[in-house]
Amino acid sequence: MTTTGAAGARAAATAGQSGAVTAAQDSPRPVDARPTTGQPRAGGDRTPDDAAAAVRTRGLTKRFATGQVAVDGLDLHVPRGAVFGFLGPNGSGKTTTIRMLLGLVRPTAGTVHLLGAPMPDAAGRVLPRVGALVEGPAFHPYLSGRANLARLDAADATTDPRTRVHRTGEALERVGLGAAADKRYRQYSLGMKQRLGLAAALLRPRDLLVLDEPTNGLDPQGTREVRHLVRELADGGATVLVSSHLLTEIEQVCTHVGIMGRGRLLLQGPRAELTARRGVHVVVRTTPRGVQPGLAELRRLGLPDVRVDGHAAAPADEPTLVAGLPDDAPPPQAVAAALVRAGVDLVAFEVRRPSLEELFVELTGEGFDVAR
Ligand SMILES: Nc1ncnc2c1ncn2[C@@H]1O[C@H](COP(=O)(O)OP(=O)(O)OP(=O)(O)O)[C@@H](O)[C@H]1O
Repeated sequence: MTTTGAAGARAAATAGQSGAVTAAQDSPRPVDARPTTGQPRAGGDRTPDDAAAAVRTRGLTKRFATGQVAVDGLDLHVPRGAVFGFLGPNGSGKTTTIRMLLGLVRPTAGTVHLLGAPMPDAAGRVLPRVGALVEGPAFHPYLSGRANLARLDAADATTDPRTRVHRTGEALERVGLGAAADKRYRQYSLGMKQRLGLAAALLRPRDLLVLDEPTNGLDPQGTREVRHLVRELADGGATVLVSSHLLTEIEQVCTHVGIMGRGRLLLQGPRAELTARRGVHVVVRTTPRGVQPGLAELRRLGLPDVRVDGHAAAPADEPTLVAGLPDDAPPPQAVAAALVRAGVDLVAFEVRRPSLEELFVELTGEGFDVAR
């Protein structure tokens, strides 16, 4: 269900065409992994911005034969060194975008630059530096995890056969598959398959890792391990683009975020900025007698949207007051001090920044789990 280092992905795709690679029986979504050699030229108008970014697309669009526009005019910008969370609900266009980035799907319109080079023209030069985990049949079901990796490693002409055993062993250990390395792929659980896909992406050092839903099928412990791995890869200097439909799973490791909704990129940028810019508010838990003076004081301080929170999970005798805290408001410590000075009982005081999920809901008016 996974392909591999982009070089491996292409190799696997080629092998797949000749029938040497059998699709895993339980592949959740069979994919067309054919390299798109006939793609339109994309490299004519490179700008310094394209060269500096790890991933840069302009107007990237995919309209399928069904007429559905899965990806609509994407201007994606992944700075080098970033851990870029590519987030969006099921069906929002993440996988299609990723497959276009890697040259596995032909865009209907738009351009792609990977590591400063135009795709697909520079695929031969660039893809060996790109490790990828994308859904697709790439592993042989009757071979062990270890044998599958060795096979992919051998398909990469740039690797040294003398260090193959060491390389594959190390990659398996790194993803926690050491103990299951000699089991047949068809006996692997979904999580094990996912880990093997990651191991394949890590067979050699990469400048860019593109991981499509790497936590799919993993239990909470496996998810934590993937987060840890992503952090480790980034610390080692790689840029990581990681997609997920579960915001909270990877939100914590991302330096940058792009949020997709219905084929469009709703927003992107440094994670801290995106959530800091809007929706910061103070939450004041008080006593029933603190409600009126509390509301009055918050209003006196000029904070917007002052109200009693009717939905707070606090006990009835500890009502919760909420107010906006925009950039030009007094700092939180001044707000807390003013409340105390005004004689308001402070049971708890908190500054809350919206999560990415709240931001998404605010942007789209939809829940994050909506599929279309
Ligand atoms: N080969 C195809 N032909 C027609 N429509 C497709 C094809 N592949 C994907 N789509 C449609 O394009 C849209 C985007 O799909 P895509 O797989 O890119 O979304 P996603 O964000 O990766 O979703 P998920 O989180 O479920 O993987 C969906 O509506 C999907 O049904």
